[in-house]
Amino acid sequence: MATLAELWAVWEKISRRRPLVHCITNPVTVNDCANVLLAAGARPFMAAHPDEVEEVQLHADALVINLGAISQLDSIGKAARRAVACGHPIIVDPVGVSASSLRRRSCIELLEEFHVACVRGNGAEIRALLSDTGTAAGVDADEETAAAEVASALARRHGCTVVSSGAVDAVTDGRRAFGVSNGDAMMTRVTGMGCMLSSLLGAAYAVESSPLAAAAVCAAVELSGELAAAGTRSARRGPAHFRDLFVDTLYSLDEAQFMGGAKYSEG
Ligand SMILES: Nc1ncnc2c1ncn2[C@@H]1O[C@H](COP(=O)(O)OP(=O)(O)O)[C@@H](O)[C@H]1O
Ligand SMILES: Cc1ncsc1CCOP(=O)(O)O
Ligand SMILES: [Mg+2]
Repeated sequence: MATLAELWAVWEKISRRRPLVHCITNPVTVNDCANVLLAAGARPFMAAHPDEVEEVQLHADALVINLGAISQLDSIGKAARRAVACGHPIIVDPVGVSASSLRRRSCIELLEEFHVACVRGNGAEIRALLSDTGTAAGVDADEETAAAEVASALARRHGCTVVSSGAVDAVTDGRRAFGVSNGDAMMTRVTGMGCMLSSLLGAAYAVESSPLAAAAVCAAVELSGELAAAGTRSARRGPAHFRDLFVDTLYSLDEAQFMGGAKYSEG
């Protein structure tokens, strides 16, 4: 199990190496994902035209595929093929698969065709990828429906790491499982927190060879959400203020805050 100091060293590698993260993502949170990658010290490139994605991937260090870009399946396949050929880690965010059979089928086909590094979804989305029918409405889980064992089953099925996010993020490679309980309920009042986490995973996997450490540190830096929520409440402000403060807090996160605030345990 990586120590907190080892996880922080992974985080610092991102700003030192500045990985280029190619994101094929949804139009709802694309700007948030680009900004959170910049805040972490990475370089985002949001590109999805089928005639450019292979060239873009060639120069990138990771690929983040967000199923909110469901209308870009041709581009997703081309980029994934090039990422595999280049040895770039692929992160998949199965947004909305619990409420759209098109997304669920497409995501399962993607995971069966390509070996991805990590799947990051909320509990309902992770569960839906294992079941035959979607359950929760919309793109946000209405409760913690997937336990660590469901995430582990998905990880074993596809030979990848899975982050099943929520009040406690389950991080597992199908053999070992960790719980990261950082974050704040206010994060559910802002669209994009999951998409941003998936984008950060792209940056972490680009610089870190340990899949579990790369996933765990991204779940743990969500402690920025706790700090931003506290600041939002004390300023008597709302979710729009929280979202901006989250990015600022992540940008200025330091080792002392991380070592004192990260909540990460095995099992
Ligand atoms: N109820 C909660 N309490 C604390 N933190 C939460 C809660 N729900 C989500 N989070 C935080 O928000 C992050 C995004 O997770 P989630 O909301 O599950 O993704 P999505 O936006 O894809 O549904 C989690 O990693 C966690 O840090
Ligand atoms: C609302 C919505 N609809 C399609 S994609 C999207 C963004 C979801 O973002 P997140 O899963 O990070 O809350
Ligand atoms: Mg999501």
